[in-house]
Amino acid sequence: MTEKTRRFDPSASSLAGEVNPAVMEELLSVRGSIDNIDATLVYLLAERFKATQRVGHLKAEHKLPPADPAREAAQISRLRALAEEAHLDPAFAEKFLNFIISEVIRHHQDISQNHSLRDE
Ligand SMILES: C=C(O[C@@H]1C=C(C(=O)O)C=C[C@H]1O)C(=O)O
Repeated sequence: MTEKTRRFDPSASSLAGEVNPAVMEELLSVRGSIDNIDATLVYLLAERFKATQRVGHLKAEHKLPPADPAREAAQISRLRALAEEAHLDPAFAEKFLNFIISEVIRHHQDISQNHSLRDE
């Protein structure tokens, strides 16, 4: 744990002192789960980007294009179905995946450019 994460105050709230203490207790308890989920999301995203960076280097080495639209279409269709099963809004799941993929493609373009500059 770093100094910054150690300094996180899980009870920080604009509602402090304005809410019934029992309600505040329940709110903080649920927020504890939200904090754990958010931490997990960060770790999951870090692992996903580690994997996509490897794909980016592989594509650059073999002169493959940064984006793979057919792969993306298959992923989006699968994720939408998974979201429906999980009672998550499929439109939100699609938007979220597209947001991540567009960042990955930007990384792949950078990797490809650096790779070509290196070979010049
Ligand atoms: C990671 C890849 O590159 C791009 C990013 C994708 C992703 O983040 O899942 C999927 C397809 C590609 O447009 C890949 O081709 O596998």
